[in-house]
Amino acid sequence: MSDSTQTPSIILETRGLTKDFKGFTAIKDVNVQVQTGHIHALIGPNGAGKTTFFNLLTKFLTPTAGRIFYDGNDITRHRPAEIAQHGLIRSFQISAVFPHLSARENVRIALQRKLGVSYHFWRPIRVLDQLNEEAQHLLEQVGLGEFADTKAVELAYGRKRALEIATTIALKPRLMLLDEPTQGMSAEDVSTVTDLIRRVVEGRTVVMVEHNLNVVSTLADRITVLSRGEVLAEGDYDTVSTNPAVMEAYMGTTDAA
Ligand SMILES: Nc1ncnc2c1ncn2[C@@H]1O[C@H](COP(=O)(O)OP(=O)(O)OP(=O)(O)O)[C@@H](O)[C@H]1O
Repeated sequence: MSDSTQTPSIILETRGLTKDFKGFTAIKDVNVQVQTGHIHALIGPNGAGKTTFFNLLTKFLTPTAGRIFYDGNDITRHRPAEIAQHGLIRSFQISAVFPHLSARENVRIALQRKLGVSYHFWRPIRVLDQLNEEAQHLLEQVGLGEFADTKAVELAYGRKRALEIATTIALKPRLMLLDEPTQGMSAEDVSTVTDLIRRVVEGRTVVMVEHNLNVVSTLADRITVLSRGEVLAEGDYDTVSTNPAVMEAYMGTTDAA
């Protein structure tokens, strides 16, 4: 009997990933597989190890044990710049957006970075025009079309996050890592940014840490729940949200709201 079902392709995998901080194990033997094309969310109560795990993926931290594979290659010992070159891109923090440059200039710099050219004022006008056009297109995608000439510093909080997403997409990521994209937002901004993420990441692979369970239920194809540094549950939202161990881990925390 032939099996016509194809094994889904795994773009990112951790095997036995472990991180100790002076004897305290923040991440313990974590095995996670991220499927190409999925939005994969990492959730868990405060102190579960989400940030530590994320920092291991993006190479901000070095694991104590275990391995990370990206596209089948062992990247455990690679430097952040090396993995970025291969399309594993972490969204910038707001502070990394140049505050006194316009939204268009911020996106253009990201596009230039992708091209491997630094910000040269003497570039032929035609090249800049082309980049401006592409920048405008990206800004429109994230709902900032009318704000192209506005300085980043003057944009409202939710729009700054939209700009951050535009600058990340400008780098043409194969795997986008989003660190709490709706953190600190008003309910209105949360729903705008959730819609935005859904729209712009279509067809891309995303790993996101997110506290807001409504956002996770709307966006995520697959969810890994961490608790005390270990994987507590994994599956789609319905599966993990009805898992008794997950419910217990969340009880008494504001996260479950
Ligand atoms: N550099 C460090 N040195 C010592 N302990 C650390 C360090 N970083 C994190 N930890 C500890 O590891 C555990 C996991 O922290 P982490 O920040 O990864 O959790 P989290 O799930 O992201 O939490 P939160 O939801 O509160 O952001 C915590 O107990 C934390 O105190």
